[in-house]
Amino acid sequence: MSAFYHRCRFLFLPLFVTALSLAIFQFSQPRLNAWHETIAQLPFWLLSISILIAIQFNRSRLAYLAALLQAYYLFTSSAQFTIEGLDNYSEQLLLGGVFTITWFAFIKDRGLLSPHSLIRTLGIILSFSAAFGWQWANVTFDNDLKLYLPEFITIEIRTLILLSLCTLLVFLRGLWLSNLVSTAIVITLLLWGVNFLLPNYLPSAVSLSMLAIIYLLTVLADSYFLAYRDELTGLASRRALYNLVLSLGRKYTVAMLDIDHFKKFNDTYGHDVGDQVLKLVASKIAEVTGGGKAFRYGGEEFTIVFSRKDLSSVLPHLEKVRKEIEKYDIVLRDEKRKKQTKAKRNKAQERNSKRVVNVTISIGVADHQHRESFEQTMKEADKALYRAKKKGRNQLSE
Ligand SMILES: Nc1nc2c(ncn2[C@@H]2O[C@H](COP(=O)(O)OP(=O)(O)OP(=O)(O)O)[C@@H](O)[C@H]2O)c(=O)[nH]1
Repeated sequence: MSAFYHRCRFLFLPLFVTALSLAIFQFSQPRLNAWHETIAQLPFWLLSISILIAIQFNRSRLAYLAALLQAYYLFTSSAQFTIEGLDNYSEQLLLGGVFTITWFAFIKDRGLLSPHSLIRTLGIILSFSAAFGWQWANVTFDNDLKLYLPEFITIEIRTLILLSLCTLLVFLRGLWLSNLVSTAIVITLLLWGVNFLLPNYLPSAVSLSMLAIIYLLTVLADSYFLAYRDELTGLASRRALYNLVLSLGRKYTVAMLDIDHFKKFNDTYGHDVGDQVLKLVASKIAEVTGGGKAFRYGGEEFTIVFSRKDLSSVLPHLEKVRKEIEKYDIVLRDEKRKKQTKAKRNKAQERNSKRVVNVTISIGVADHQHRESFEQTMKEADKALYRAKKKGRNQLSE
């Protein structure tokens, strides 16, 4: 999967869907007014469920954020606080939330029952204290600051600059990581901002319910990827293969692919280099044409399933994969590179410019026969793979 495609899938698509949902909500708002009472109750239920699910799946940052949003909604939906209390502190709340979210964008998920919880709790308290401190200093030293800053940089502009900086940091971090949890954090920041800066655009019951749903979807989708994706190569895993089998019809073709002499390769270059090569070979296999779906079956073995295709129609596509890998000059990265000084790195680069390796693969392919189970078809493909190896490797056998 290219980096751009990955970003589109895990960052831009969720952002687009959120923006679309907001637009649809605006459009249908008049009709939703009749549901006002029910909508007002939604955040309590949805946020509570998302806290429990996030804890269960060890997504501690989402659990903390959901708990903070729950606390915020509890206070703001209570008339006593809204009218006299919290309204006066809305800027500090906005800023405190933004500081917390920005900090969360840069830390990792940790177990909730660990010493890290204490640090997280202290961090949240610090974020809100910093927000109160900023607001106090911004107002108190306004006259002094005016002597040094241009006139148009007012108290509000200074706060806005700070908010924009935090937003930029969180967005860049989201872009860098491009995973669902960091995207959920980017969306939290955006909706938190909208909630305070454009209060009439979206009732907080709706924005908080949306966030709770986003957290739930994030945890579920993340767990799905954990279960069905191979961590090293990013390809679909063997479990995903057996999931696909459930939806296969009668006509399909299975190919088994195996890297040639990989043991020797590992022995010569080391296991880490072997991992790099596995990753790169997998990326080539994933590009298979003709409607094939690639899986890492295990170790250095891969499977491609062509649904609704017979043997003769898939052969050119498999041959193309074999040839692509045969002519692929794999440039090895130096794992220690990050720790090296610039001078050492240049020397290493010189040496590494020669670190180009090549591997080949053998492929066995079989199509599904009447009354045959998937396992039997795979066995036939495996036998064909064995024949390809016997014929001298770097071959495609039926
Ligand atoms: N680096 C790395 N090596 C792996 C991984 N999984 C399996 N291997 C190695 O792949 C090698 C497979 O070796 P064999 O099954 O003997 O076959 P081969 O050396 O590829 O030889 P042929 O298949 O006969 O061409 C073993 O050395 C495994 O340790 C992995 O995730 N990373």
